[in-house]
Amino acid sequence: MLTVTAALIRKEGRILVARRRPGISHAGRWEFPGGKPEQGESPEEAIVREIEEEMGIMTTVDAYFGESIAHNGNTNIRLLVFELTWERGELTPVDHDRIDWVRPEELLGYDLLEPDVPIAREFIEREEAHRT
Ligand SMILES: Nc1nc2c([nH]c(=O)n2[C@@H]2O[C@H](COP(=O)(O)OP(=O)(O)OP(=O)(O)O)[C@@H](O)[C@H]2O)c(=O)[nH]1
Repeated sequence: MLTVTAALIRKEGRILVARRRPGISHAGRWEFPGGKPEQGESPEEAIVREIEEEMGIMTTVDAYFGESIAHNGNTNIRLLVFELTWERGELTPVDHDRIDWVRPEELLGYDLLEPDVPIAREFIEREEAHRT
């Protein structure tokens, strides 16, 4: 099983989703950005590093959101998801060719990677609960 970290980054009631660029695995699919922890690195350290490397922004971890275990192609993925706060820097995506800021109700209209779908559902539920 492959552990991968992913980030929920909010702005004005919207959430960041990113489309994997041509030339990498799962090109054209949408995801919450992130990546695999390196040897000796905690998931919290990994997500902050990945977001700096992949998105060019400095963030801090706000909270652990949850995990999702699912198949992605022929790999079993354990996706660990964190809520991050964008502290500084400008978005300069490296592995993605599109970034969208999405309202919760629009999220499931995106072609998300399988492990991200239950996370998106949970996010939508929590946002609804928060509003009512
Ligand atoms: N970053 C990211 N990867 C995801 C998500 N969901 C999901 O199934 N994955 C899969 O998890 C793996 C993570 O690979 P990656 O290429 O993003 O991570 P990385 O930067 O550590 O990889 P690399 O250093 O080997 O290039 C890919 O197979 C990707 O398709 C997600 O929400 N975010």
